Amino acid sequence: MITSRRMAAVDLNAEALGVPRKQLMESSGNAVARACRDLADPGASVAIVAGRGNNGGDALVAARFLTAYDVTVHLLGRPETISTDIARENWDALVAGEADRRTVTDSTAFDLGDPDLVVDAMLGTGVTGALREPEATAARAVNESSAAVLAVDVPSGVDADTGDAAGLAVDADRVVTFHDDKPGLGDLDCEVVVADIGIPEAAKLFTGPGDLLALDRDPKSHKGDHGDVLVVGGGPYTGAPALAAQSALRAGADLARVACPEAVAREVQGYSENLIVRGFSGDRLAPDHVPDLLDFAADRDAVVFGPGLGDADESLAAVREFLAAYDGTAVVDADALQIVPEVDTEATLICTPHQGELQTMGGETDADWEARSDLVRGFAADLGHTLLVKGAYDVVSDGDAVRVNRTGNPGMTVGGTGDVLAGAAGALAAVLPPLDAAAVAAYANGRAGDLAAEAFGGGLVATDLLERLPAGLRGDEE
Ligand SMILES: NC(=O)C1=CN([C@@H]2O[C@H](COP(=O)(O)OP(=O)(O)OC[C@H]3O[C@@H](n4cnc5c(N)ncnc54)[C@H](O)[C@@H]3O)[C@@H](O)[C@H]2O)[C@@H](O)CC1
Ligand SMILES: [K+]
Repeated sequence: MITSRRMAAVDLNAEALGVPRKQLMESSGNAVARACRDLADPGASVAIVAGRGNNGGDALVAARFLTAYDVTVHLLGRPETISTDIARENWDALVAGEADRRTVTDSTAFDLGDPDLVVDAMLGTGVTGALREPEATAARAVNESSAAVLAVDVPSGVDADTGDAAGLAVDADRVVTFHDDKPGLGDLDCEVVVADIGIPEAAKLFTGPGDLLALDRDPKSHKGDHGDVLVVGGGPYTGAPALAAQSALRAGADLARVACPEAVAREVQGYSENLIVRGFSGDRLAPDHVPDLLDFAADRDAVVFGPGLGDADESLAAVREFLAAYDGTAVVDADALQIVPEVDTEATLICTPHQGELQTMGGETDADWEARSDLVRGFAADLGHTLLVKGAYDVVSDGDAVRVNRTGNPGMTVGGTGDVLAGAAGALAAVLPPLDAAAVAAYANGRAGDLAAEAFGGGLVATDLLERLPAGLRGDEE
């Protein structure tokens, strides 16, 4: 089952892997033609009703494959208004091949004829709102016709994610849907066939530019919509919490706060005037601080727990008490990780161990990333939290889905890059579901590292990543 949002991401990842959308459209059209052959014998008349998007484009391809049939293509709207290049190229190919075709510019003149089979390719996952003209008239004509109706991807007018229609929708006998079943198709009263269109498995498994689509920022959003992130850390180390908090800002958080021991608060603040630093008494985190920290954390969108915290017994006891009582979203990193398996918490956690820390947590690892992926998935399911296990291939799992990240380079073994990753994951966890937040953080952090390596080679340092994180989070070419 795949949502249309995730499908769009996978589609873009496929493109980055060298399988462009036009190629997928060719496979989709081929699958549509195969479904037509199942439903009608050679020589039968087939009316293809095509919209101006890629759903229509799929059927324009099918027209080319249906040489043994009497095919008429009805394009809804003027050819100049076809909304994608690849659909237009397939229309142009039909025109050049002198295929039997009509353009419907006046819905009152729409004539479906009396076909044996109708291919409904008006609208797919790009539908918004109720059917407009000439689609509405065409849908009525299709529903009134006695022909068998094959819908492309989804019956036109139906939302592929919910199965709902905002009014009129095509009543199909069969749907040929692409790549994977869609959540909204299950409740429809028609047969659903899933066609493999050659999307590489890697486009789903490996993070890629498509994963960044999850980040679409709403241009109308206000300060505060993009996250108020709290980093709890510092004590023995001061750079780590400052890096994590600055990274949260670079990853799009509106506010980044650091709660750290008073003894190091000035030093942490000294790293950046962009941080809001609050000191708690003493020189390391202790259970006494937890009630205040919980209060402070309650108004934040996400907490990053652990950078620079150290592993003093009283600090770890404080982590235990905090997590037991906290019910928000947190990224857990560094020494705080070892506490996660033993606490019962309502919190939504993203844990970011490297492989050594994973083993300290009780998880198993393997040199082979595929075997490691299975182990990480199983351990995430046991924990009931999302894991981002760092390595040459980062493995992300929420216990169900797995994403593997291949960006990054050996230069990133330098100190502090893990703090940058944790901070970015915190900012993203404020706006995305945990699996997406972890996957996008790993992808963008690795891209930032790759950009830093271009500039500094093996001499890159963690602050170089901070500067490049915004580029890592944009769809820019490396
Ligand atoms: N990986 C993928 O996502 C793939 C998608 N493919 C096809 O691409 C389709 C999605 O293509 P698009 O994103 O171009 O979207 P659609 O082709 O579903 O619809 C877009 C067009 O419909 C118009 N439109 C939207 N709502 C309307 C309404 N209520 N009344 C009338 N017109 C309306 C838009 O102005 C636009 O011209 C999928 O359903 C599938 O058929 C395939 O080609 C292969 C791969
Ligand atoms: K359709």
